[in-house]
Amino acid sequence: MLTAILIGFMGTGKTTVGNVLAINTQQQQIDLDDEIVSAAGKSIKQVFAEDGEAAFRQLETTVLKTAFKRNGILSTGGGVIESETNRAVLEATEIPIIFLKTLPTVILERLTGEDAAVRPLVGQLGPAGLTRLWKKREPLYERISDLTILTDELTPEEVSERIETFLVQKSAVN
Ligand SMILES: Nc1ncnc2c1ncn2[C@@H]1O[C@H](COP(=O)(O)OP(=O)(O)O)[C@@H](O)[C@H]1O
Ligand SMILES: O=C(O)C1=C[C@@H](OP(=O)(O)O)[C@@H](O)[C@H](O)C1
Ligand SMILES: [Mg+2]
Repeated sequence: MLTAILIGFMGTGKTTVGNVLAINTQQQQIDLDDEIVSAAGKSIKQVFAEDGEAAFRQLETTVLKTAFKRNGILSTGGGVIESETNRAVLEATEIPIIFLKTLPTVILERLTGEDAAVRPLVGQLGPAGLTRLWKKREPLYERISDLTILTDELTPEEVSERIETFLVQKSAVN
């Protein structure tokens, strides 16, 4: 089964930390963006450009549901909480949900160069639009998570260590 689900805005480190956590705990990492790319047979940028964001969101729901049948650490995409169906799936699960929280100023510093190029919404929305989207999504991440980690001043390794401690404590009481 899945042992942890990482959620949070773009650039909070879900993919990077999920990779560290999977290595440290000797598990597989499943990244929903990679699953979407495999299912679509093209990049996220191409899916947005050729099929639109709605088509991307449909694929995201499909790969989210499939991921629940697999084992390992699940890194989601920042928009996974946009869909009511996805929110219901995430609210219903017993699997620990970790919210990686990063302030918009830090996110904007991280999402430059290639990190901006692969995320269509970064170019579409610009800094002000991304900050608005961050404010809209923030309570949705907060509501469905079991642990919030402010990543602004932590390395991915430090974030992973905090998650590992939380998971160990949680399994001790369960
Ligand atoms: N804790 C961190 N400190 C500094 N940089 C980070 C941290 N977490 C991620 N990054 C960097 O931010 C960028 C986006 O990280 P990524 O893991 O792809 O985020 P997400 O999957 O949440 O969108 C990458 O360049 C990554 O190296
Ligand atoms: O927040 C979003 O709507 C998105 C986040 C991205 O994933 P990351 O959060 O891993 O960047 C990716 O799914 C797509 O570009 C849309
Ligand atoms: Mg990612």
